[in-house]
Amino acid sequence: MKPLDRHSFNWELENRVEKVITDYNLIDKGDKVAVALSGGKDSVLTLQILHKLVEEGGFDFKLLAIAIDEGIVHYREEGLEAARGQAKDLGVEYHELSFKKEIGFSLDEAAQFYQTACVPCGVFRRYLLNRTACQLDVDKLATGHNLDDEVQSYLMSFARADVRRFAKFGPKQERIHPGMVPRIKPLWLVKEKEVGTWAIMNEIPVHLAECPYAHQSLRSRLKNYLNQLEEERPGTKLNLLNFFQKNLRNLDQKRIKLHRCQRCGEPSSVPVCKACEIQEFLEQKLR
Ligand SMILES: Nc1ncnc2c1ncn2[C@@H]1O[C@H](COP(=O)(O)OP(=O)(O)OP(=O)(O)O)[C@@H](O)[C@H]1O
Repeated sequence: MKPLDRHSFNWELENRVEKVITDYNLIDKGDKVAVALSGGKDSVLTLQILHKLVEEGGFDFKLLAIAIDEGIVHYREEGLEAARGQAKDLGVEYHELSFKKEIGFSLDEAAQFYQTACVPCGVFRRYLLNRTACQLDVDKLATGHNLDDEVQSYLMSFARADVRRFAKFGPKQERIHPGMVPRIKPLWLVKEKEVGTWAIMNEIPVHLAECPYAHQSLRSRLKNYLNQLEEERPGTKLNLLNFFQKNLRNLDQKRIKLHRCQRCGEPSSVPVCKACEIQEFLEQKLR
């Protein structure tokens, strides 16, 4: 087998990401784009490629980064160090917030009340990322979600019969509410394994450890299953993505009706948003 040439590998990867950005019109001229930066390999690759497009690719947008400290001991601090280092090296404006300060509890404190810690974690993280992006006048929030993440997410929606989520499929979300910053996924066509290869080949200082709560999730089980399938039948993940793309992309994102949460004023489809509901529950439990 021919050895992988680092430059050709990087070139192909960067071009594939750039093609998704242009084909799906992820970024408009003059946009303010915030990368949700965990310090993991996917969000670091996203930041690096977007930074390169601005510096060398003739793209005209402003880039910044937002990192969230969920409060997971022996795990998150290393990710945050990587995130701070990346933002500093690239000269990208960096904002860091914590669950403890903004919500009142760390994830480690909240986790004991949940079968899977991913529930409060995902809710509070999305809440803080969106709220901060809005406060900073951000036009697009870029995440490091890759092809594997996307396929897992949609299989999870099937498993939970969560039809509403299907409308969020794809590399770009529409602005469905003035208080909701649209999300973009530049790594939509990049496999997780390729991101790992990129990080190792280029000796990028990223946080590679797995979250200590990950094993509790349905996502983690689906991930193992899909990796096994991909090993036996290469191309399965891309086939699934293509199938979803053909069948889910026409669902109207605007049909999801959002109002303002009665408690915090953030966008919500129910009178009191999930973040406030969980926060209230935790206040009672931990008081
Ligand atoms: N603590 C965080 N702060 C900011 N953004 C985050 C954080 N955790 C996750 N994200 C965003 O959500 C995306 C998907 O989350 P996921 O849990 O898969 O991340 P990860 O595996 O910890 O790190 P990465 O995806 O960057 O390798 C990340 O790529 C990143 O854009």
